[in-house]
Amino acid sequence: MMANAYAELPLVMLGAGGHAKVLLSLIRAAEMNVVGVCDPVLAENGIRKWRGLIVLGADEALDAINPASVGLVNGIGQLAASTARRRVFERFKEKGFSFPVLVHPTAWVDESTVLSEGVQVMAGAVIQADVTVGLNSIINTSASIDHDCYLGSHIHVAPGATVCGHVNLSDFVFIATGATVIQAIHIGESAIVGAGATVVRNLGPGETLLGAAARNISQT
Ligand SMILES: CC(=O)SCCNC(=O)CCNC(=O)[C@H](O)C(C)(C)COP(=O)(O)OP(=O)(O)OC[C@H]1O[C@@H](n2cnc3c(N)ncnc32)[C@H](O)[C@@H]1OP(=O)(O)O
Repeated sequence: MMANAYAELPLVMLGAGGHAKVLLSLIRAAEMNVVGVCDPVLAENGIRKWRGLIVLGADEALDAINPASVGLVNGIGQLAASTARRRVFERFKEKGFSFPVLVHPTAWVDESTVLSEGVQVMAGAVIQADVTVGLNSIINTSASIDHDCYLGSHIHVAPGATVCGHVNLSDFVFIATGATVIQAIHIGESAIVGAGATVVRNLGPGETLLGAAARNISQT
């Protein structure tokens, strides 16, 4: 696995929703050091602690922090076609902050895998040999990415989805929960694969695939 240049920095969580909660659990399981959370809703409501973390304020609280002194955790989740997570990543990269790779201790990530900045690999996920995962992508709970896949930036493979070998997912692709992508498929930029779908043909940019109807193709 790629060396995680920022892994030793104290972490600051961005956001306090469901994805952030699961990431906090990952961080604690990995015994990493997290020093606070930035969240506009907590700050507006005067809440000072969130799940044991100090609320540093809204995102503006980071203006007072040297970008080289902390690593950020993108706690914004990624649903189909939403851009909030990507915008947060790009905004803070422009300000000079870094986003360490996070891998839950129960995930299996082969040593030949390349995980780019900000990738988050959640509990029970499996990433096999010679896979590359682009910036700010999520491999969610119990998802499986098999050998020789190339996954672009800002993609999300949702819980329990299976991506077989030699698959290429372009940037911003969303593979919903429980979907299966068979081997050697190419999925175009921003395409969406719906929950439970089985992908057996290439999918073009921006296309959405739904349904998993099985049919008997044997000779009668
Ligand atoms: C930790 C976490 O929780 S991470 C989040 C994990 N969640 C997911 O992975 C689920 C992501 N969502 C999906 O997969 C959705 O099916 C989407 C995004 C692909 C489609 O959602 P929408 O565009 O909102 O579609 P919408 O709900 O309006 O449904 C449109 C039609 O498609 C059907 N449909 C929607 N999803 C599916 C599906 N996965 N399979 C089959 N049919 C579907 C609906 O029944 C509806 O049919 P109708 O018009 O005949 O009534």
